[in-house]
Amino acid sequence: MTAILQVHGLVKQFGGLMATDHANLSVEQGELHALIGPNGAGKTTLIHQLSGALPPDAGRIVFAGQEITAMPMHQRARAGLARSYQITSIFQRLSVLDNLALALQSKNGSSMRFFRSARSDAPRYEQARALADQVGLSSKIQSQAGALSHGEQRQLEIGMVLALRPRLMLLDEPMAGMGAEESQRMVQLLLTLKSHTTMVLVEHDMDAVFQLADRISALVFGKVIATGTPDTIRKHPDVQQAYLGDSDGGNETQNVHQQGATA
Ligand SMILES: Nc1ncnc2c1ncn2[C@@H]1O[C@H](COP(=O)(O)OP(=O)(O)OP(=O)(O)O)[C@@H](O)[C@H]1O
Repeated sequence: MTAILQVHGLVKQFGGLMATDHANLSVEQGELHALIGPNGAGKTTLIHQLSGALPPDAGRIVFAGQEITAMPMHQRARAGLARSYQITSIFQRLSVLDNLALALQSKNGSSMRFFRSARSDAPRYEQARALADQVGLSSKIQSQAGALSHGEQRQLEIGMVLALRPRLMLLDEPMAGMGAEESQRMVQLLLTLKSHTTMVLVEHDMDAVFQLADRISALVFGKVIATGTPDTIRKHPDVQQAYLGDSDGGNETQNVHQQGATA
């Protein structure tokens, strides 16, 4: 296995607070790598630095062999490092199909003002249909995006990121705000994508994390305290301790321990 993303000694400080504390991370090509940790551990801050939304104070990020530490977000996306909702935003009044066709058009470097001509672009619409199918929205292609359920909108967002053909997709809490049924649909979707897209996933739903991840890194106070297979992580004493000490982490704490009990 080769690492597609390497993070070396990354630091992000907010005043006196070390939100990312000399974090090291290596994401292998083809894996789904989950980041877990109690509330405030620094997961979102780390994702922001990987996507380019936040500049690190120190450390390096290397993607596909290229130093990207100072590279702006749009260039990272062009290089194949894409984050779901920050790269593409859904056009609520347009149909699912038009949203996907526009995402494909932007991948090819065309400006949005050529949208009218995109409508007559049959091959692009064929690709858009294939994308809708891939993300489980083939029965909704003519629906207005704004009329989709929350879960379906998240599916559409993922379809729009896939239109960019990312080499690595950053997913920040894709199950947030979803009910059990929608979460399970998202899990199934991510399982189908695993075979061809490398993913870094931040998610509070531990059942989903342990179902999906090939490897997991656990963060506490901005430090990566452990990286390993789900089995290694669920049994790791420092990870268990971190969740036990998290008085706000109710369900997660319980879930990590349930995962431990079923190991
Ligand atoms: N812009 C900011 N300014 C000041 N402090 C911040 C800022 N963003 C995050 N923090 C702090 O940095 C720490 C890490 O926050 P972050 O949101 O990255 O954690 P998290 O692991 O994603 O948390 P959660 O699981 O609750 O979403 C927290 O203490 C948070 O309050």
